[in-house]
Amino acid sequence: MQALPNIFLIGPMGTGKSTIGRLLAAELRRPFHDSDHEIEHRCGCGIPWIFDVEGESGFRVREAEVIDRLTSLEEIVLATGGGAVTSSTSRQYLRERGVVVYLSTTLEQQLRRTARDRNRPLLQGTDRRERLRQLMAEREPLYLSTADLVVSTDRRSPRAVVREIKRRVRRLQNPLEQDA
Ligand SMILES: Nc1ncnc2c1ncn2[C@@H]1O[C@H](COP(=O)(O)OP(=O)(O)OP(=O)(O)O)[C@@H](O)[C@H]1O
Ligand SMILES: O=C(O)C1=C[C@@H](O)[C@@H](O)[C@H](O)C1
Ligand SMILES: [Mg+2]
Repeated sequence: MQALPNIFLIGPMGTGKSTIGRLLAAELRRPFHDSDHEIEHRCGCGIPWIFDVEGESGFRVREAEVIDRLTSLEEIVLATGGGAVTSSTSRQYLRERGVVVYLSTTLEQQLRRTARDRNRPLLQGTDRRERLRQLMAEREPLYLSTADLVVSTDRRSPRAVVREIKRRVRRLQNPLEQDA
């Protein structure tokens, strides 16, 4: 069977990119990377600190550098941050260097899954529902135009989502292959 290419997960906050990415990488026995964690690791500080001190634009510069570096690796699973697709260069690298999977979910699930979070500055001190809706309106065209596959994570366990990603990436690689 052909080796699977890089798999890059994109999608909005709370859709499960980090959770599903880690599980998918473990099942495929591949290195897992998370651009948000890599940004924090390189900086030695948290995402809220970067937003406070450098603003969102400073964070985006760091994020684009990290996406370039991580997408240059091979045979990895990468979970990106929710806003990674706002950079046209990052979109290009994601598309050229692997299979891009857009993990989608409903606004209600996003609200539930980000409810207790303090690490997502764009959702602090604001009407989260309205903010998530607005971000989605701006970014959904970017998710859709960057993705090779769209996979829903709504009302499904992370394991079920991982199974579907594996099956559909294999099918994309070899359209004639039968499902097991
Ligand atoms: N399929 C799922 N079903 C139920 N809960 C889930 C599912 N996937 C993720 N979660 C939960 O939702 C929360 C957010 O998930 P996660 O951090 O993986 O999202 P993310 O897409 O990486 O968000 P961000 O863009 O902010 O990094 C976590 O508490 C996680 O346990
Ligand atoms: O949607 C966004 O813009 C963000 C999502 C998170 O993953 C982090 O990258 C950060 O909080 C910004
Ligand atoms: Mg994440």
